[in-house]
Amino acid sequence: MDLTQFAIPGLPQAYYIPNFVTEDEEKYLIRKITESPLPRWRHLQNRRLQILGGEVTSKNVLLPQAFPSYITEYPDIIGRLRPTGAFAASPHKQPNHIILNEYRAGQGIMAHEDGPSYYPVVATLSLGSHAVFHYYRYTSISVGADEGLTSGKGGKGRSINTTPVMSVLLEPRSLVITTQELYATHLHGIDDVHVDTFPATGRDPETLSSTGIANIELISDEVMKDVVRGGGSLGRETRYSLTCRDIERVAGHGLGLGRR
Ligand SMILES: O=C(O)CCC(=O)C(=O)O
Ligand SMILES: [Fe+2]
Repeated sequence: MDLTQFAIPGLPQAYYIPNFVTEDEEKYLIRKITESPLPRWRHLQNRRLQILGGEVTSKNVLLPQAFPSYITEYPDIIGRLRPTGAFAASPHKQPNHIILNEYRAGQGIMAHEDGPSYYPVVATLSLGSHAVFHYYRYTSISVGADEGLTSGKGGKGRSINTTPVMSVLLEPRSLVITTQELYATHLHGIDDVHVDTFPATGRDPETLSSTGIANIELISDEVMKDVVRGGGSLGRETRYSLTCRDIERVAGHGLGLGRR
């Protein structure tokens, strides 16, 4: 697969692939996810999630567990990721850890950085709803904590410029692949809104990539594309995201932590 056709303009090493799964596969995946036993869910303040592939210890070691069959058999997300080459240079050549997030309309995720245990490639499959993913930078000069968002761990209270430097519209069924540079230099987040609105005016095509939706030309749904281009709103529904990563250190692989 030639990933360059899916490159997101203006973002370093970031790719957006619409319709990575079909509508039938999406329905099947959502059914399997919503049918999973309740104890699998972990409840956070503003969303719930499941960890697939095993827990990661505080020392960043994966305690591996088998993926559910909807990841490895049908629709075989792992197998389908292979030809993208996203994980070709990663330690295990494929993801071994997936965080499955559920966001109801009105729920999001605060701007944050991901932990250091991951090889710096993340492939995210979105199901059930779109979301607008924002990328933020820290302010270069530290201003007072009251003048901007401050991040929790990792950022150590550095303030964040609350205006996103870049945004990406994630359609349902799309895959977004982000790699090293973006991951290391930016924070990312999703607003906790019921509706995403896009302004009707002031969209200069020249500056769109720096102020608007960077993947506009890669969006496959014409209605969504028109709304992003011409202004309007998109209502959120329940969204599931599968964030696929490769954890370098795996228990039982010569780390003296015993085999499973
Ligand atoms: O739901 C998403 O697309 C993003 C989730 C995320 O950033 C994370 O789990 O670290
Ligand atoms: Fe994240």
